Formats: sequence, structure tokens, C-alpha cells
Amino acid sequence: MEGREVHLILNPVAGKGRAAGKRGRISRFLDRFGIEHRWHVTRGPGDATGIVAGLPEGALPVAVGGDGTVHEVALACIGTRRIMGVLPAGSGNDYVKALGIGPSLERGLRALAAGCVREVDAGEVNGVRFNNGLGIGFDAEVAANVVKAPAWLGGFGRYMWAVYRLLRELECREARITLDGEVVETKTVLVAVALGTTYGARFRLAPISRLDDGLFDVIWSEEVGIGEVLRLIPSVLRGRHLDHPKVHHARAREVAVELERVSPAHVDGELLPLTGEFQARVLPRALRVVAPPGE
Ligand SMILES: Nc1ncnc2c1ncn2[C@@H]1O[C@H](COP(=O)(O)OP(=O)(O)OP(=O)(O)O)[C@@H](O)[C@H]1O
Repeated sequence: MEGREVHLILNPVAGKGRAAGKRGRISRFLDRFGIEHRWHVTRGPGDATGIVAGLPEGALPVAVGGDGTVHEVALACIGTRRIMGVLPAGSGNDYVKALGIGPSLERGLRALAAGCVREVDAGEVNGVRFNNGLGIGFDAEVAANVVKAPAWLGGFGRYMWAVYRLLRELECREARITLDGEVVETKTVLVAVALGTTYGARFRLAPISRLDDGLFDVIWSEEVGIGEVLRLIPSVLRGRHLDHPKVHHARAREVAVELERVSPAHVDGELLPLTGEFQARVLPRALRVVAPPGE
């Protein structure tokens, strides 16, 4: 990190407000390593992207929050040469799992001090960029309902609350999925177009995804009922669902998904405008992130 001014982009409400309390520990750690830093506190959704876009060239923004904050910082860095860092401090810390940092703030700080930079893939769907993944269908309905869950349940608890609430109205949709020109027709409960491994605070939907292979890992189900989804949930938590006969996996650079009806969808947990047509493509190694070296 030599010579680079570190700009910590803190989302004070992340982690149910606990992120703000980590400020002292982070500053002490960086001071010990002689890393100059400045704090920026976000004031609402979208603020982090604007703050990072306004930083001088060569400054290194570090998202201090959850996946929403990482997504907003990444939006200002994808496709530029700007390097970003991540210090996990949210309720959902999915992206850091794929980066090899995991949910530990200590590991994030050590990675920052070591200063190893990885070039990783980003994605774009219908013109919207993302760093971790696109989810269409059930996954996004859950993301939309998580906000209604009681805060005391925590990130994973709130996600499970939404999953069980939505199971009663579980719906599979006719879908035409095109993977680098190969067409699959199916009826599905969800299609995940993944860069990272983990979604919804703990679901290892794409356990074998790599961040720098230039490919999406696409996972989709065939038509499934409530009982099957209930049985699949523990497998997805452990990342063991890919050998289930109704779960499919493929890799592709370009993915199109056409649904019979509009469906909720999200990128990195942020909801997209309702549509039934999705055109996604990988942006190979378009993002530079401070992270432990990849294997
Ligand atoms: N000052 C603020 N007040 C309210 N919301 C904010 C503020 N700053 C940022 N945000 C928004 O908070 C949202 C959630 O942040 P983030 O994902 O980083 O934390 P989290 O604890 O993991 O949250 P969640 O569990 O809701 O995903 C982001 O979408 C961001 O835009």
C-alpha cells in the first residue's frame, strides 16, 4: 500500500449499526502499519459510489460494510485501474468469502496491510454492473423480502425468515436460458449467474465458482416443489447441491435469460427493475481488489 492514501468508505448502518463501532479498531491497526487513511461516512444508498468517483487518481477506496457497500464501491472501480479494498463489517458478507478474506475483520485488515492485488472478473446485466452475482427468481424474491424481517434475527436469520415466508407461494417460471449460444428450455425456480461463491449471507450457491476465470457459473433448477426446496436448502448451505438431479450447472461468458413473465432479480443483493429479459456478460478481470493471493 506504499504511497497510497487509503480512503475508508464506512456505511454506519451496516451490520445493524455495528460497522460504525469498528472505526477505532481499524484506525489503530492502520496507524500501527503506518498506513495513512481518511474516513468517509456514507449518508444513504448510492453515496459510496459518488464518494469513490470523486477520489483523486491513485487513492485506494476500502468498503467498510456489507455486500451493499462493496457493490457501491465496486461500481465506481469496475473498468477503471482503481484498486479497491474490503473490510467486512456488514450483516451479509458474501463477496469476501470468494475473495478468500472471509467474514473476519482481522483477516481483511491483514490483507490490506499485505497489499496483494488480484484482478477479478465483474459482470454486467442489462447495462448494470456487479461484482458478486445476478440472481433471478426465488433468490431475488427473498432479497426483496429480507427487509421486512425483524432486524434482531441478524443477516442469515432474516434471510431464512424470508425463505420460509415465500415457500407458501413458490412459483416456477418457464425460462429460456442461452449459454454462449446453447439454448436450454426449462421451468425453473431460480437462475443464479455467479461470479462469487456465496449469496444471502451463507448460501454457497456456486461453490466451485472462481473470480478470475473469465466465466460465469450459472446454476438453475428444474421445476421443483416445496418439499424439494426444503430438502435442498441444507445442501445449498453446504454447497453440495450441484449433484442433485434437478439442479444444473454450466459455465459461460454470455448468458441470456428469457422468462414467460417479469420476475424479480438482483445483483449483489440490490434489486433490479422488473423485467423478463436478462442479457449478461462477463467483464474479464475488470476489477482490481486487495485480497489474499488466489491459489
Ligand atoms: N447512512 C446510511 N443510511 C442508510 N442506509 C445507508 C447509509 N449508507 C449506506 N446505506 C445503504 O445501506 C445498505 C446496506 O448496506 P450493507 O449491505 O453494506 O450492510 P449490511 O449490514 O450487510 O446490510 P444488509 O443486511 O441490509 O444487506 C446499502 O445498500 C447502502 O446503500
